[in-house]
Amino acid sequence: MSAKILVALGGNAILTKDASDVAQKEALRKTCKQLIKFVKKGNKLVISHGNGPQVGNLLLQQAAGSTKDNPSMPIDTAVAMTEGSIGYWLQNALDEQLECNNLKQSAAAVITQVIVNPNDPSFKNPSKPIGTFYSHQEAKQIKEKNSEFKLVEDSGRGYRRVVPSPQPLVIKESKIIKAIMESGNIPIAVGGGGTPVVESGDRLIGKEAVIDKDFSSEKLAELINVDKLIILTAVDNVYLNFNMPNQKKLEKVEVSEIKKYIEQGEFASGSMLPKVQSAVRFVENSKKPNAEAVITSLNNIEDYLTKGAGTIIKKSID
Ligand SMILES: Nc1ncnc2c1ncn2[C@@H]1O[C@H](COP(=O)(O)OP(=O)(O)O)[C@@H](O)[C@H]1O
Ligand SMILES: NC(=O)OP(=O)(O)O
Repeated sequence: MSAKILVALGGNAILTKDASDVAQKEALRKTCKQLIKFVKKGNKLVISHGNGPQVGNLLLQQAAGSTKDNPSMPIDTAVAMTEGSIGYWLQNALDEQLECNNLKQSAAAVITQVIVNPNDPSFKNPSKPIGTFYSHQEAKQIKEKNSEFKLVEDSGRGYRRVVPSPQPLVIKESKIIKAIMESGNIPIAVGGGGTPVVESGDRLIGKEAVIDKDFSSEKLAELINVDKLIILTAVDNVYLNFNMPNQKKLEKVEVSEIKKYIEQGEFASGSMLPKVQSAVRFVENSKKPNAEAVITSLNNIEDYLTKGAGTIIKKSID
């Protein structure tokens, strides 16, 4: 049966090792060969994506080339710039797949503003890792040059800059995104979590932060009332005791059960935890009684569609 689906793309769908535009465009062409399977089954699709590596790299480029007459841009603008660049690559690659499959729809990237609370605690406690990984020595040198930067060790992979990451409250462009989806075309939205803004009278003012794209995707999925939120990442399933000899794959799981695993600290913060939290929020807040959140990999899409593979979270599993 066809459904309305929001698919959130993880980092490996866009950037593996090579950060050149050629490599990222190629990665997205491969990604779209998988995504088109949803469209061919008659589903209505909305796509979101991350930007952590790209926005970090862009801020470094900006800082390196900045002069008084050509100043570097603040983080909210850099987020919008990466929404633009990744959105362009993605709509280009999706349109190619739609064309190859004789499908009449088009893809369109929507620069999305996401309203956040100016008093969100994350503004005082930056936690979102962005950009490249540094050795301990490199991290020390960066800190000496930029005393305002906070760097933290990220899951044994090296040190990364962290920036504030407030919770998304309202997706400003949700109605237009919904209209594009309902028309049968494919909106690409809340890229990089969307551009963080705060309300100030009649205006929306940018805030320097990077919103977690899984949380923004969840908020959008709720607002536009999709049936399914599918979070694609590098693993086919969520695991208990992840990476341990006794790791256990989660397949179909009720929301009440996965909430217990969250409490037991099963999921790493900054990687799997926001995905599982977003899945729980979607299933609990959705107006659809059968709302389904799925966490799986790009390469597992075929098996999800044909056999229900992946980690599937619902209110009740029949
Ligand atoms: N309990 C868990 N089950 C599965 N994967 C986990 C778990 N805890 C941490 N991970 C890791 O989290 C990664 C997904 O987070 P991340 O790489 O930050 O996401 P993204 O795909 O959005 O860039 C997985 O590829 C896996 O390595
Ligand atoms: N904005 C965001 O969450 O990006 P990543 O998923 O790439 O970290």
